[in-house]
Amino acid sequence: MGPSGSGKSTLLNCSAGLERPSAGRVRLAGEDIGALREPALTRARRRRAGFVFQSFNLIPALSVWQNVLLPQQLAGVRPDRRWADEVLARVGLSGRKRDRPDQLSGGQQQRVAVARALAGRPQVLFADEPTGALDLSSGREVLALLREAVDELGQTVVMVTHDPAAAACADQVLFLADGQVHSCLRDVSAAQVAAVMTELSAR
Ligand SMILES: Nc1ncnc2c1ncn2[C@@H]1O[C@H](COP(=O)(O)OP(=O)(O)OP(=O)(O)O)[C@@H](O)[C@H]1O
Repeated sequence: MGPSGSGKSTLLNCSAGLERPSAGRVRLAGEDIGALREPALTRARRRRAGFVFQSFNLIPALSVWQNVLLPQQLAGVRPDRRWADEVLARVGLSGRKRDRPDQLSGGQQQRVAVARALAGRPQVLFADEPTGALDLSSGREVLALLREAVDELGQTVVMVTHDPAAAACADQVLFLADGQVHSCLRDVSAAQVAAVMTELSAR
């Protein structure tokens, strides 16, 4: 978390290998990806990271099932269909496999995006404002799915959010200000997160 422009997306994108840092090192699950150039960087990202963005980023011409399998196919690995089935069941969309994204609500589309990210068994799932485009109850569902992935599948999730209630779902909240880490708190409530944000925004 951090005020607008504090560097949240930049940190997430550098951590995930979507952007290369101009200085410093980035180690993703032990691999020094900051030093990699294309196409090795793309290979490392596909192997290690899963993504959920604010804008779902599903391919409109593909079915739900095809969207879920696509990252593994792009990575050149044989999709694990049984696991893909299981993650689609986890997000409650087993019955919508053949549908196209535009036949689903925003909340359902984001749940497909979560299933797609989990289907590749990434070492880290990166989520940038995953609830930003959703109504309150759909947002809560997506947060609950991410939390379940942590608790039940042992999935590591790194999330950027503007919402103190979303941040409070995390085990650890890192606060950024002006491109620097300001503080790191464990097991905080939404009210405690909001208090730090008020302090940072007043600086
Ligand atoms: N550590 C850093 N050093 C130098 N520049 C940085 C650093 N982090 C971010 N920036 C720059 O600051 C600007 C804002 O960063 P970014 O978009 O990541 O912020 P944000 O917190 O995600 O903002 P928002 O909440 O509005 O989406 C960008 O131009 C980015 O390049």
